[in-house]
Formats: sequence, C-alpha cells, structure tokens
Amino acid sequence: MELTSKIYVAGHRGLVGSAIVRKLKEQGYKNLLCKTSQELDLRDKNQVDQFFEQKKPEYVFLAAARVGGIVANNDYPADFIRDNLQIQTNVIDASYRNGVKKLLFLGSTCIYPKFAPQPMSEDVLLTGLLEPTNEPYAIAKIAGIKMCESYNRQYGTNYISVMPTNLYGFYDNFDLETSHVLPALMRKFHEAKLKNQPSVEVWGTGSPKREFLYSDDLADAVVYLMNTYNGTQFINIGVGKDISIKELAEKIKDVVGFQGDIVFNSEKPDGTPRKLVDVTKLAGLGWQAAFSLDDGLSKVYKWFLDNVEEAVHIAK
Ligand SMILES: NC(=O)C1=CN([C@@H]2O[C@H](COP(=O)(O)OP(=O)(O)OC[C@H]3O[C@@H](n4cnc5c(N)ncnc54)[C@H](OP(=O)(O)O)[C@@H]3O)[C@@H](O)[C@H]2O)C=CC1
Ligand SMILES: C[C@H]1O[C@H](OP(=O)(O)OP(=O)(O)OC[C@H]2O[C@@H](n3cnc4c(=O)[nH]c(N)nc43)[C@H](O)[C@@H]2O)[C@@H](O)[C@@H](O)C1=O
Repeated sequence: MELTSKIYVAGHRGLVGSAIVRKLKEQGYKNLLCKTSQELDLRDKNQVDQFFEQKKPEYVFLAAARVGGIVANNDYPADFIRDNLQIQTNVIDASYRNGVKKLLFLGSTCIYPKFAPQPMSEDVLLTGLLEPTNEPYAIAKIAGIKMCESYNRQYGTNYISVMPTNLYGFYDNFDLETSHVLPALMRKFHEAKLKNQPSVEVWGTGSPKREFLYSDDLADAVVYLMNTYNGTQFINIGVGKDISIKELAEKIKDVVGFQGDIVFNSEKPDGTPRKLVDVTKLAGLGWQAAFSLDDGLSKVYKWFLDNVEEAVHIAK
C-alpha cells in the first residue's frame, strides 16, 4: 500500500476495525474510506455495488461481521450464518468486479475442529467436527476463506485471509449477554466492585482454555501482512500462549480490584475445551505480538474507566 492509496476499512467502529484505522493513521496512511452500517449495510448487494462503483477502493480490510460471544452465537445461529455470508460475499465479489488490488479477510480460530490437536496449525482445517455453539458462524468464516482462495485461483486476485485468536481491546462489546468473555468479566467485576456485591458469576466451569490477543497487536499484524504477504495459505494470528477462564477471571478481578468471590455457573456452556493457535507460519513471516495479557488488560481497564459511559452505552 502507498500512503496515498484508497483503503476501505469495513467495520471501522468495531474492536478490530477501529484498531486497524488507528494503526493505518499512525503509519501515515491518508486516504481511508469508512462507512457505518447505517450508512452502508453490507448485507445489501445493491448498496455494496453502488459504493464500490462510486468509491473504487484499492485495498480492503474486511473487518465487518456479525460477531458475538458463546451465548450470542448459540442463541442466534441464523443471524450469524446469514449476515456473515451476505456481508463477505457482497464485499469480496464487489472487490473483484471493481478491480480491488488486494483484500484481507478476517476469519476466526473457531474454524478449526472442536478437538483439534493443540496448538492448531492451519493444516487442521476441515479435519473434524466443529464446536456446536458456533458452527454456523464458523461455516460462514470457512466459506469466506474458500471464496478468497477460489477467486485467487480462478480470477487471479490477491485476497488473503487471517485467523485471529480471541481478541480484546478498545471499542469492544461490553454487553453482558452478547459479548466475549474478557469484556464481560471486566464489566461484571467493575460493577460488582462499585455495588459492593459479594461475588461475580463466571459462565461454565472455568476449565476451558483461551488465548487472548490485544487488538493493537492484531492491527499491526494485519497491516504488516497486507504489505508483505501474498500467499494462498491463510495465516493464524495469536500469541502462542493460553490460560484457563478461571485464571483469566482471577487476573481481571485483580486488575479491577474486586475483593469478593468468583462463582462458576456450569449451566452455561463451556464451548471448545482449548483453542491455542500455532503461530509458526506467522513467526516465519517475521511478525510476533508485542503486548502481554497483563499489559493489555491494564490498558483496556483504563480505557473502560475513561469511557465507561460510552462503553456501556455501546453495549445497550
Ligand atoms: N472479537 C474477537 O474476539 C474476534 C474477532 N474476529 C473477527 O474480526 C472481525 C471484526 O470483529 P470485531 O471487531 O470483534 O467485531 P465488532 O462487533 O466489534 O465490530 C463489527 C463491525 O462490523 C460492522 N458491521 C456489522 N454488520 C454490518 C453490516 N450489516 N453492514 C456494515 N457493517 C456491519 C459494525 O459496524 P457499525 O459499528 O457501523 O454497526 C462493526 O463496526 C470479524 O470478522 C470477526 O470474525 C476474529 C477472531 C476473534
Ligand atoms: C472469538 C470466538 O468467540 C466465541 O467463542 P468462545 O471463545 O467460546 O467465546 P467467549 O469469549 O464467549 O467464551 C469463552 C469462554 O468463557 C466463558 N465465560 C465465562 N464467563 C463468561 C461471560 O460472562 N461471558 C462470556 N461470553 N463467556 C464467559 C464461556 O463460557 C467460554 O467457556 C465464538 O463466538 C467464536 O465464534 C469465536 O470466534
């Protein structure tokens, strides 16, 4: 990308899109295109076609999607598969028909089999059954990868896909029903501290393990790959280290300064037992994460405090 290239960041108000915009601006990119979902509903093919025909972006970061935590995925499977298939199909196809030079598709590590050997290398895709709580979302993401690969093969496009592990950072979703675990626990411990509550509920048994990557690291990786990687194989993005949900809850409890107890609710789903990505390919391409989970948690809690009204408002 040149500093003057026309770059469309789809989903620029979200956790990932906002981090990509910050990173691009920090590196001097001056010609960014951004539209909210109210201004441009990417599920609508006509709107997407019109936007691409008028604006002719040269590079596309596809970070717009219907995203949610374990319960949202489980409760709204039709919304997750439909919206994501529509958004990615419309954007990828319009990119092809309007001569986009390069597109980067954001997938997720839920594409891998529920019981994949750990750490999960890119090669384990489609070798086993998926986790049922997010199978429809995962199938949409697998379709996105295959669509990029197929367009490259048939039409000679340059579309790359990345599979990030669980992410966290500024502008995350803090809604207690639809969010991912990290923002949910941060808000729960914070509110319990303010209200002097005796305990905080953590879903599931606490034994599942997850890997957490700070959104600014993710943004650094995707801008790096957009500028340096042109391969056909999709690439995992992670830190290569995971922790249990129980350990995560204890860490967040400490960062927030909550003095009460943690209570596990095993009526809620645990989901995949473990989801650690193999980052060998990414390391071979010359990139590694800079932020530790402790650093990232402190930054995000400070951001949450400074923006707490806004954060909770976003969640509603
Ligand atoms: N969060 C995570 O832990 C992980 C996320 N990813 C992937 O990263 C990408 C971004 O996720 P994340 O930033 O967390 O999600 P967010 O929910 O924070 O942001 C999603 C963005 O998508 C936009 N969007 C949703 N629907 C539409 C639509 N119909 N038309 C236009 N825009 C739409 C929203 O726009 P608006 O704000 O204007 O409504 C929003 O800015 C996704 O592809 C996701 O799968 C991958 C791994 C982990
Ligand atoms: C990124 C990824 O995100 C999702 O998969 P997930 O990793 O299972 O997501 P999660 O963050 O919601 O939960 C992780 C673990 O944490 C436990 N947990 C405890 N307490 C809370 C809690 O309060 N909220 C939530 N959400 N989870 C909690 C929860 O029970 C589970 O064991 C999919 O959307 C998937 O499609 C995807 O790509």
